Amino acid sequence: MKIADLGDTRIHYREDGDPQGAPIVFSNSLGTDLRLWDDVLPLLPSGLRIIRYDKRGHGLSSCPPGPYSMGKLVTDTERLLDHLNVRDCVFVGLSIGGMIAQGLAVKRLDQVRGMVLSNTAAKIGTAEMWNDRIAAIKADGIESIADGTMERWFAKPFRATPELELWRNMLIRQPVEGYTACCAAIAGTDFYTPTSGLTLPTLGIVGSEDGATPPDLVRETVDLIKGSNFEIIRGTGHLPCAEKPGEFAALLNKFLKEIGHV
Ligand SMILES: O=C(O)CC1=CCC(=O)O1
Repeated sequence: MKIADLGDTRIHYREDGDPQGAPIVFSNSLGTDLRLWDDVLPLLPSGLRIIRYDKRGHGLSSCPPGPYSMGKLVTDTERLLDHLNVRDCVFVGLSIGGMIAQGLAVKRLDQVRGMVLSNTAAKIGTAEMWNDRIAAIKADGIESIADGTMERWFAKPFRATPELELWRNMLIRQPVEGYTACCAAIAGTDFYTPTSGLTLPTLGIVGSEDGATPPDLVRETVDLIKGSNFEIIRGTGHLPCAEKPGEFAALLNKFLKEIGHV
């Protein structure tokens, strides 16, 4: 197990693949940890340097008191990549991870040469919606939002499989402080203007049944970036990399090839 000491927080990360290979970095969503990508990794081409991490307040990373800002989450990622001497990576971010991708690309184009924006947007929901969620969790615990969250995360057929319990467990075992602190970061983020100025190779991916960032919302953000492409994975919700990892990996691998990263 690996941990990077970034001063005011310590970040748990994992490296797989070829340490000398072209870097690819995965950043997961609210309420998940780096296992989100477990089923995609074996489907990636060999020769990549694969990095995953738990953002602050999630997984095995430390959980400083909230609220967090998106700037803080971006800076953590920037520092982690500097710590690991990563330049010119392809950054794959899902949901809040995709917001971190946008913020990092705006700030550190030397670190990011291409982005996969999965189930994300320049702005997700409204401040009121996030504040209501924070209040509900503080009053009744994270379990109180679990059933509604599973409906946003997964399409109906997947919700009938035994695997659903594992994802529900992952959600309810995240620290309440870390989860709500990240909700506050999302509530305060609108990347519409900075993302409009980005020009790097970008692939947008969304699940057709995504209940958190529906296809039109994701398309709107991806369309801000000149030359970007956009794909819909049918029959999946907010976490298509978990629900249909084969289809997710096929799109990702095509993108890596097109931009000459593999
Ligand atoms: O609403 C959810 O749980 C899905 C989600 C929104 C932002 C994020 O990272 O996950």
